[in-house]
Amino acid sequence: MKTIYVATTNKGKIKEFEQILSALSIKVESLQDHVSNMEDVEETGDTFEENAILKAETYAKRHQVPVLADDSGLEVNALDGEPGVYSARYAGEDKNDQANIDKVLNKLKGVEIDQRQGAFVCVMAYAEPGDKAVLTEGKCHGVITETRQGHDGFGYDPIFQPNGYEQTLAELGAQVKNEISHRRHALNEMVQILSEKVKVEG
Ligand SMILES: O=P(O)(O)OP(=O)(O)OP(=O)(O)OC[C@H]1O[C@@H](n2cnc3c(O)ncnc32)[C@H](O)[C@@H]1O
Ligand SMILES: [Mg+2]
Repeated sequence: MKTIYVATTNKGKIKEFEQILSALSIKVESLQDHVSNMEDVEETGDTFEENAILKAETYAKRHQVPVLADDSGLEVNALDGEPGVYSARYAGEDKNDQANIDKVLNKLKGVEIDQRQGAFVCVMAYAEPGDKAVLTEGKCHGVITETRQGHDGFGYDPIFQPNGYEQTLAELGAQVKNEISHRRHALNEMVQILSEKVKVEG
């Protein structure tokens, strides 16, 4: 099978892509390691889908390789779906995980635990140079805790407790997270599509 390049500027995501895909017996490389000048793609879309397509199609065309990219984020019901597509830049353009968490916790101050539901969403896009992207989606439902707990993972992991667990993703660690995460679900579906594609194309 040809090499697929994972295109993301987020170190936490790269690690998860590699761990999940190696468990599914797919070899990938990081696009950042393959090219010397991986410049960020501007995320001008209003939806996860638009931004995932933008990233996958732009990187594939620019670097002439098959690309996997995702656009993901946290949707909090009590905040009408915020931070949503703006998850990385919720508290400002410098993409600061700690400031983003503080903003969510402040907005949810006083909100009871049974009103703190939310979900991580991941829209995965695969594109070959010049072609339209193929999309899959994964979700992980849970609640937003009142304080940070745990140190693993990245982004909002310290304040997200998945349904069925008593700890946050940052406490549960990579092994558990990568079994149940939004990214895992989206990749499972994508791997199925890609293996069908290989059969059809020979
Ligand atoms: O666009 P790329 O280069 O992939 O890197 P990014 O960090 O900007 O990625 P996104 O635009 O998809 O923004 C996603 C943000 O949503 C949050 N997020 C997404 N998946 C997450 C996860 O598994 N755990 C915690 N936070 C997550 C986190 O704040 C990310 O920065
Ligand atoms: Mg981004």
